[in-house]
Amino acid sequence: MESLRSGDGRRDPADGPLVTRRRELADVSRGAVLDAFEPPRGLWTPPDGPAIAGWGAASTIAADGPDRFAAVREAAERLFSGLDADGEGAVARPRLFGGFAFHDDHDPVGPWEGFAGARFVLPQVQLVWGDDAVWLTVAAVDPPESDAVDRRLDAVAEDIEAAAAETPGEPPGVVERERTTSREEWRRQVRAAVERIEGGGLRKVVLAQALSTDLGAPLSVPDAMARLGRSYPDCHRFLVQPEAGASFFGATPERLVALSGRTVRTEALAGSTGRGDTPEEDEWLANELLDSEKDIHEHELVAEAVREQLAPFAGSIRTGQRTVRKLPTVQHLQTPITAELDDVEHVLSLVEALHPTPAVGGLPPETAWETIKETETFDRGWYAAPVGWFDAAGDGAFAVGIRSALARGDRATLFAGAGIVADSDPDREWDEVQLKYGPMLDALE
Ligand SMILES: C=C(O[C@@H]1C=C(C(=O)O)C=C[C@H]1O)C(=O)O
Repeated sequence: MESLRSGDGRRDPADGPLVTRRRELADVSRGAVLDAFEPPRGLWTPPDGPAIAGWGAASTIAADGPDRFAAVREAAERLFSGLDADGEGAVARPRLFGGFAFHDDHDPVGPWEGFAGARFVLPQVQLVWGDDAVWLTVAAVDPPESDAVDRRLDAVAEDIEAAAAETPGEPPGVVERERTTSREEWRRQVRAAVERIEGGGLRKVVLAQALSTDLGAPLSVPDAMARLGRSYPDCHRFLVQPEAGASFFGATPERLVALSGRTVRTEALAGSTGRGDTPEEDEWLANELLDSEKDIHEHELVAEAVREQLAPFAGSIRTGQRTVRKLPTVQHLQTPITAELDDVEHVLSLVEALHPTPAVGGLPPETAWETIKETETFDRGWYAAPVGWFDAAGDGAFAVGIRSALARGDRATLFAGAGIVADSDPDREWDEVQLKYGPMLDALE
């Protein structure tokens, strides 16, 4: 793709205006376009709301350390303060896409090279599939003249309309698997966590594992995303590809937070069981989950913590009914939580307040964090951390990066975890973790 600017997009956002131009396109298939342009690229397909794809970097914001949420917000405010956008089609407004690492002290090395503690990209090319139209938005920081962006818009529109849908290839297959945590080690880890909980001081901790795989061929990420689209249409499907050959992707059932104006949508998703082989067994398992004291406790710790984290921002918080969320390999307890903010807030302030919820971290947060760092033998990187987008107004949508994998060429590392409470049984938690690898194995095999 011809670029309006050289360099890697890391120019200081204060350096010049951000010029964006948009236009409506004839229907464009997601499968056809994802491969049309080179990385960096990203894809966000939520179960509700528009699907969004982005390519290239008009601007990149990266930050590390505990102040990364505020650093991203401030850099974005500088970038958007110079926004010169044409007006029509709100769905086509420019957005920054990206996410965060799980831990504040994340080091983007080894498998996580390219994935900073926080990394967001304002794409050179953004496509949004709205309710009745597909919108193309082209962006450049400090272009030589604003006509250049209009010309670019025409050229990109032509390329996109010419992109032909290719027949999706076969999955690469998994030829070799290696667990970071053996069953024996897992038992020890869970027993130690349970002892810590019984000793007081820790109420819940989510322990995770990774599964390293060798694939039969290099992974075609567009094909993998298409497979996830067919099998997990009710999940947030996401792809973050900061550079060629490095893809963090997933199909997560868990919304972290969506903010539109002052309306906040979030949820508690925790407490799990498998799917039955027959409709009767499936219903039995669902009812057992709904009545399980252990799972209700594990779940309510999350709901309570989410409400507490939101309380400083919102006087009115509504908790919906606890129900069972059925996914192809697991079922979870789920409670929707909505709120109206007292004041206008940036979605990143809510992301910072909520991450990590005890659905992926634990309680109290600091002790859980320490337990995770002392226990786990792999690097969580961006697993179980916020991934999503936000706009110039501070609205946005973030999911929790679970049911996810990091792929590089013909290798992929899959991540999955389980909440540990006082009456957790190590073998049941082990089985639960294996079921949670299901979505990513479905994308690979
Ligand atoms: C940690 C994961 O899932 C989380 C933990 C759950 C649980 O412990 O019951 C359920 C859903 C998620 O909030 C994962 O999928 O890796």
